[in-house]
Amino acid sequence: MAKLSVNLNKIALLRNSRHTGVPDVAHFARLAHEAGAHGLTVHPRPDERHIRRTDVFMLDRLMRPWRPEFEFNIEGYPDPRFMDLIAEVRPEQCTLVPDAPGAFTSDEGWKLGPDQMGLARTAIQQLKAQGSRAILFVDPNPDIVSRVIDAGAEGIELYTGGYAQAVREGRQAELLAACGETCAKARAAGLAVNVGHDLNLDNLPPLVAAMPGLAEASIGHELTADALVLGWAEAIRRYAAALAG
Ligand SMILES: CC(=O)[C@@H](O)[C@H](O)COP(=O)(O)O
Ligand SMILES: NCC(=O)COP(=O)(O)O
Repeated sequence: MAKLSVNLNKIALLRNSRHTGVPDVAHFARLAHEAGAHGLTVHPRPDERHIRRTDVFMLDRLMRPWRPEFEFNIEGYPDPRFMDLIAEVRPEQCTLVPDAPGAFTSDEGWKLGPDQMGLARTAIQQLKAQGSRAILFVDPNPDIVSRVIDAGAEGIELYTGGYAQAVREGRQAELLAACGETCAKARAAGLAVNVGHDLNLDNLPPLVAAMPGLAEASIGHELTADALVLGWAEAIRRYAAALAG
C-alpha cells in the first residue's frame, strides 16, 4: 500500500502572505497526522517563499513523538545551506532535487551526467552517513535507474508534473507506461520508488495501478486546493484512500 506524505508548502505560502501566523503550519501538521497521513514533506527553498528554516525545526520538534513511523521528508537542492539543515534535523527521508535557487517550482529531475554526478554522490554519502534515506528526484525514464544506482541513492521520486499535464490533455498513455517501466526497473534493482508533483484525485488512481511496489506519494498543491472545498482532514483521507488502492 502506497503511503501519503502531505506537503505543507502551500499552507506556509498562505501564512507568509500576512504577518499574523495564520494559517498555523503546526496546526495543519497535527491535523494531517490525525487524519491518517503517513508523513509530512516540506521544501525549504533558498528564498523561503513558503517553508522557512524555522518551520523545519518546529516540525522536527512537533513530529518527534510520532517518528520514525510517521516520516519527515525534506526536499531540496544539496547546497551547503540545505545540507547543513539536513545534518541538524536528520529526517527519515531526504529527497534531492536539481532546482535552481529561483526555480518557479520543481519541474525536472536529475539527469546525473558528469556535471551532476559528483554533487549527487557527495550529498548521498552524507545523507546515508546521517541515517536519512537518500532519494533522487528523477524524470520517468527507465534509463535513469542505472545512474541512480551509480550515484548511491536508496530510491527515486518520479517527477509526475508531465504526467499530470498529459492527463489534462487526454494523452497520458505514454507517460503512464514510462512511470510503470521506470518503477519496475527501479524496484528490481532494490530501489524505493516514490512519486510527486501535481498529483490529484483524478490522476492518482491510474498511476498507482501502473506502479506496483510504489512506496509513497508526496502531495501538496492539489490536495490543498481540494481542501478548500472538502476540508483538510477529509482531503487527506481521500488522498490516502486513493493511494491505498
Ligand atoms: C519536488 C516537488 O515536485 C515538490 O515537492 C516541490 O516541493 C514543489 O515545490 P513548490 O511547492 O515550491 O512548487
Ligand atoms: N514531491 C512532491 C511534493 O512534495 C508535492 O508536490 P505538489 O503536490 O505540491 O505538486
